[in-house]
Amino acid sequence: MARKTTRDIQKIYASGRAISMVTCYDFTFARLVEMAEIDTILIGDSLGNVIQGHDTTLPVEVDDIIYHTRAVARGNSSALIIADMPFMSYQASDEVGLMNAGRLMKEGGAQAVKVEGGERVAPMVKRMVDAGIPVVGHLGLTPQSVHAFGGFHVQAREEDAAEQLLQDALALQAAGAFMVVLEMVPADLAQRVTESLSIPTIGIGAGAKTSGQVLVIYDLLGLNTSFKPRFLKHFAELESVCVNALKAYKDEVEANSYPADEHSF
Ligand SMILES: Nc1nc(=O)c2c([nH]1)NC[C@@H]1CN(c3ccc(C(=O)N[C@@H](CCC(=O)O)C(=O)O)cc3)CN21
Ligand SMILES: CC(C)C(=O)C(=O)O
Ligand SMILES: [Mg+2]
Repeated sequence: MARKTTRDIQKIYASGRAISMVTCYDFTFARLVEMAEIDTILIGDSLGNVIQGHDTTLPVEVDDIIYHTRAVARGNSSALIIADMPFMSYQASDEVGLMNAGRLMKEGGAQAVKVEGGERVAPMVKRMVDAGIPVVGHLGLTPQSVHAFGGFHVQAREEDAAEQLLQDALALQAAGAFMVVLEMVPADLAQRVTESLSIPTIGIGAGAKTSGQVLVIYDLLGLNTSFKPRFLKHFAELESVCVNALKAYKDEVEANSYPADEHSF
């Protein structure tokens, strides 16, 4: 199967079928994502949390995203691959943003990049799109601004902020973004934004009326039971599956019952 393109995503959106997205960071999980026929992969800067163990996404470097994007691209040949632009890879100037987006495409092998922000980043988004780089926007709880928000809370609950978010989404669309992630916003606002746009929205904590959904792969697989935001559903409980397997291995090693003859040469 050929790799999905931004046009394929547009076609899925036009057909009315919801778009599936997961984050993914390595070859082994990228293979599983291909077997599950997920439409699109985000190499999220959430790797700062789930791969690197930081409290926020702020320490993540462009080189980290490139390294993980390369590994994912080798394991999955069917999903559209989107690389997240990390904190300070595009905030200081549009030129720096363009160069870093180019690196994610050239060195990482991404087909698209994602940036946090609305009207403020729209001129840069336009320049990226003009340069042939497909761009995804990200509004609502934009985790690179966690210290400005003062925590990971639902955004745009007040009418003024909701109106601003809608304007931000329209600005991203006008700049040429092909998709917009809506994170931790009230479901009725996400629906209003989705109905106001002609490009798909992808929700996380944004209700059921977006054009698709995204979750962090380890979260949805139940690999990290200490993270329990309201929006998260565990589609498996792999933390206990993995710990039980590791305990069984340890027990057999200590009992000298593994390896058995069948595992020996
Ligand atoms: N593993 C992981 N999964 C994610 O979804 C994720 C990351 N890491 N890192 C980057 C951001 C940070 N995200 C977060 C972090 C915390 C909450 C959270 O604590 N939510 C609570 C509080 C809601 C409130 O106070 O308004 C919730 O119940 O949803 C939500 C999203 C989403 N992203
Ligand atoms: C949760 C998604 C949208 C993200 O930006 C990430 O994983 O970094
Ligand atoms: Mg991110």
